[in-house]
Amino acid sequence: MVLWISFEALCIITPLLLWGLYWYCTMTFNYWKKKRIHYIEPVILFGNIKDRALFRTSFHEFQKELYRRFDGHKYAGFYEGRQPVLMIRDPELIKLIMIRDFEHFVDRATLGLSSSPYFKNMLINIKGQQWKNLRALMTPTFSSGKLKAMEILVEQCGQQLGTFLQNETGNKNRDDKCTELEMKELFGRFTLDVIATCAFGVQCDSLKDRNAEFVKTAARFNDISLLNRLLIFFVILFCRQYARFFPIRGVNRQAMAFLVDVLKKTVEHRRQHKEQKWNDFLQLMIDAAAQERGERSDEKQDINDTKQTSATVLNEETIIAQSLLFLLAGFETSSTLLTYASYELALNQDIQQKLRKEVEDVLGKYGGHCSYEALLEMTYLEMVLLESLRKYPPVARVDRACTQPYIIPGTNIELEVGTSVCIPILGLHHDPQYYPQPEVFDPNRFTPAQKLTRSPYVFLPFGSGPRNCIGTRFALMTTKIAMVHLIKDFCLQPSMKTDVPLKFSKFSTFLKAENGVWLNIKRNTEI
Ligand code: HEM
Repeated sequence: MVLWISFEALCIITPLLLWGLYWYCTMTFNYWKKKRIHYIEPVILFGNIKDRALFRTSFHEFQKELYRRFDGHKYAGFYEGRQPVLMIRDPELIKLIMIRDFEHFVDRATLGLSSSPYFKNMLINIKGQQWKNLRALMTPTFSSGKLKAMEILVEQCGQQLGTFLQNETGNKNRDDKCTELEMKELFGRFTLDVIATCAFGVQCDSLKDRNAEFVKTAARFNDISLLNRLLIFFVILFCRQYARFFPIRGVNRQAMAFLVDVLKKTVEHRRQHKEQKWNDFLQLMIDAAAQERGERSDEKQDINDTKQTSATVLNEETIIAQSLLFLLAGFETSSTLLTYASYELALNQDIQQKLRKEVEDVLGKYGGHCSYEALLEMTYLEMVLLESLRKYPPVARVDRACTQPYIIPGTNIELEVGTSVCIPILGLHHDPQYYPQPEVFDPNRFTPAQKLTRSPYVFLPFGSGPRNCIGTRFALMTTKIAMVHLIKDFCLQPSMKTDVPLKFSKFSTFLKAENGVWLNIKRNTEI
C-alpha cells in the first residue's frame, strides 16, 4: 500500500512535529528558574554540556570549568541535555546530603541500563533497601583484619612488579640501567594482577605474560563500542528516564562472558575443595553467603553451597557481580592514582627523595619486609598519594538521586524525589580557597595540622558517607605496596616523551593522558 500524504497535510504535520520536538527538548528548561535556584541558561539539545557532548573538552576539564562558573554560590542548577542537575558546592551542605540526611539520598543517579543481571546486581548500581542489605553484608569483607590477611597476596604482586622492573632495567645491554615506560600500562598490569588474585582467585603475572587470556580479556572489560558510547550520550541528552529500553551495554559483552565463566569455575572448584583455605575477597563473599544462609535457614546446609533462593542477598549471581565490580571500580581508579603519583614524583625530585628516605627507613626497621604494619608507618607515602588524589581524582564527581522529598536547610526550596544532585569532587579539589595554588603538587597539604585547617568535605576522592567507596582502604594498601616496590629500588625521571603539562583525552570519561604518561625508570644504585 502506498502511503500518500498530500502537500497540504505535510505542511501541517511537519511544523507540528518540529514544535513537539522543540517542546520535548525544552520543557524542563525552566525547572531551576521556577525553584529560584541560580543556574546557567541551557541551549536546546545539549543543556549545558555542549562542549563535552561534542568532545571539545575532556570530562575532567569540563567538570572543573562547570564548578568555576558557579563561583560564589553554595549550590546551583545546570542541565545535562534535558535533565536538571543540582551541583552542591558548599562543604556543610555536602556533609548534610552525604551523611546526616543520607536517608533522602540513598541512591546513585545511574542510567539504569538494561544490560546483564550481573551489571544490575553490582553494589554500585543497586538501590534502596536492596543496596543497604548487600552493603551490610559486604562491609566486613573490607575490615582491617581481612585486609591484613590479604596484604600477603598483594605483596606478591608488588614483588612481581619489582622483578619486572629489574629485568627491564637490567636486560637491555644498556649501561645506564634505565628503561622508558608508559606508566598507565605498567600500573594497569599491576592492578590487574591484584584484582585477579583478590577478586577472581586467579594467579597471574600480567607483566611477565602479557598474552595470557585472562589478562587480555580483563583489560578489555571497560571497552565498549563507539555505537554504545554514542547511544549513551544520546540517552543522557534526550531520554534518560527511558534508558532501560535501549540495548546499551555498560561493559564489553565478550569480556563479561569470559570473566563470568572464570568465576563460576572458581566458585565450583572451591565448593569441591572445602579443605583448602583462601584469603581473598571471593572466599570472603562465599563465606558471607554461607553465614547469611546459616542465620536464615532452620536446616543445616552445605556451607559452600552458594546456589540459593532469590530471597537471599548474596547468591552465586550477586557474588559474581561484585567480583566483576571490583574489576570495574578498582582497575581504572587505582592504576590512575599510581600513574599520576609517579608522574609528579618524576617532576618533583625533592619529594621523591624524601619519600625514598622514608621507605628505606621504615623497611630497615621491618627487616626489608613490606608488611601491613610497615605500610601504616609510611606517613609521607600516604601524604603523596592523597595529594595525587587531590590533584588528579580518578572520579571527577559523584551523584546522588533524591529518594525522599528534601528541603534544602535554611531555605524553603524542596527537592522532589528523583532530583539528581552532584558533588563536584574535582572542582572542590582545585578550588584555591581550600587549596592555594591548586596546580602545585604539595604533599604537605596533608600533614595532620594542615588537614585540620579545612573541612573534610573538600577532599572527597572516595566520596563520603554510607555510600562511599567500599574499597578505600584496599585501594590505599595496594597503591602503597606498588609505590614501595617502585621507589625503594628505582628512580623516576621525565623522559623525552613526557608531556609537561599533561594533556587529557577528550574522548574518555577517565582521567586519561592524551599521549600516555612516559617516564624513565632507572635503577637506584646507578643514581
Ligand atoms: C584509587 C582508587 C579508587 C578510587 C579513587 C575510588 C573512588 C570511588 C568513588 C568516588 C566512589 C563513589 C563514592 C560515593 O558515591 O560517595 C566509589 C564507589 C565504589 N568503589 Fe571505589 N575507588 C577506588 C578503588 C576501589 C577499589 C579497589 C574497589 C574494590 C576493591 C572499589 C569499589 C567500589 C565500590 C564497590 C563502590 C560502590 C559503593 C556503593 O555503592 O556502596 N573502589 N569509589
